[in-house]
Amino acid sequence: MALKTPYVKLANGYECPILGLGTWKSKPGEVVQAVKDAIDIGYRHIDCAFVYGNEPEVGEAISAKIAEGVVKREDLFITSKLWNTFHRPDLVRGALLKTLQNLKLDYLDLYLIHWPQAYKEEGELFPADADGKIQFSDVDYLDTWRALEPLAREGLARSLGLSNFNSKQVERVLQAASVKPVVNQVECHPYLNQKRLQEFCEARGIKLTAYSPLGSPDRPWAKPGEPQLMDDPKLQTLAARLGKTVAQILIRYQIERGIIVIPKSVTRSRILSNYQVLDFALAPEDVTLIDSFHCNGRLVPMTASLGHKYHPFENDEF
Ligand SMILES: NC(=O)C1=CN([C@@H]2O[C@H](COP(=O)(O)OP(=O)(O)OC[C@H]3O[C@@H](n4cnc5c(N)ncnc54)[C@H](OP(=O)(O)O)[C@@H]3O)[C@@H](O)[C@H]2O)C=CC1
Ligand SMILES: CC(=O)C(C)=O
Repeated sequence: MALKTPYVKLANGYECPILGLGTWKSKPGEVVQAVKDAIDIGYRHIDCAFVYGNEPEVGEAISAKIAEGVVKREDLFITSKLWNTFHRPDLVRGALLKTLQNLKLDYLDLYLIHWPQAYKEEGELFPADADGKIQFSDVDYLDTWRALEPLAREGLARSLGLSNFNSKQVERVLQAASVKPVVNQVECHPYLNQKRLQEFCEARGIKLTAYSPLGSPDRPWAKPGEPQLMDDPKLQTLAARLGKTVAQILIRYQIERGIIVIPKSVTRSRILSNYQVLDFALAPEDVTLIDSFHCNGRLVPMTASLGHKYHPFENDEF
């Protein structure tokens, strides 16, 4: 019998399982089985996004597990994200309805603005000019947020949140919002531990979700031979001392900090071992040790939209 995932209580009262399955780069042909395996193993939280191009297959797996009676819809916590080309207020509702149709759901548990910066609307998801440069849109993410609020009130998304927003951008949303964001999903792992952003967000009722918690070794822009987080000798020594895998240490590190964590895998044995982190704890001195590995090592810098006035990582400290 799988251990039940602990939940994080969100500021609006909803509960989010602290451990979920990521689905970026999970090919449509692999993700159906991965999500089915995850649900069988005990995962109740799946992280999706329109831009991942696999929502229909994630939805197929969810529907199959509900039809089999393994889970009920209300047992699951399903997140998805509004892509950058749909920030214009008149496009927001259609984008959410499309995601719901893809996932075969009538509500999301959490809908995030994927990035603060908007791209040129109604074309390619990465609209590039003849030189390959992404074409920006100047839609203000506050206008996008205001278009999301009625959709939450209607029940199409139980909670709303942000992703890749820096502290100033979070504050700007909070000042304008009538439905408050309850989550900010950001890159987070020992090389970029987001301590300051976590303190900032939690003081304002916003939980962090850690993306790329294992260092995203399959990120498309990783260079051959580039050192990988999971190969770090200090983490390997710690994992060996505790009799765990490095991935388990990295996942448990976030759980110890009260941060929601969404490792991705399409490999059943890894989906299983990544879930086997609920029956041990890291000592406070081990958490402090891992904290000390921070080196501002950002792996998902979104260089394609550098120069956008709302790029979150260019001008502000955190
Ligand atoms: N909001 C945002 O902008 C972003 C959100 N995300 C979300 O966060 C999720 C996780 O981040 P992601 O960047 O995918 O990377 P992760 O840090 O989760 O790493 C995923 C990689 O690690 C491998 N892996 C998984 N488990 C193990 C293990 N136990 N041992 C060894 N290797 C393992 C996977 O391989 P394999 O699958 O082959 O088993 C895959 O190559 C995403 O999938 C997505 O849902 C990610 C980036 C940006
Ligand atoms: C993976 C992802 O969510 C990005 C790059 O936006």
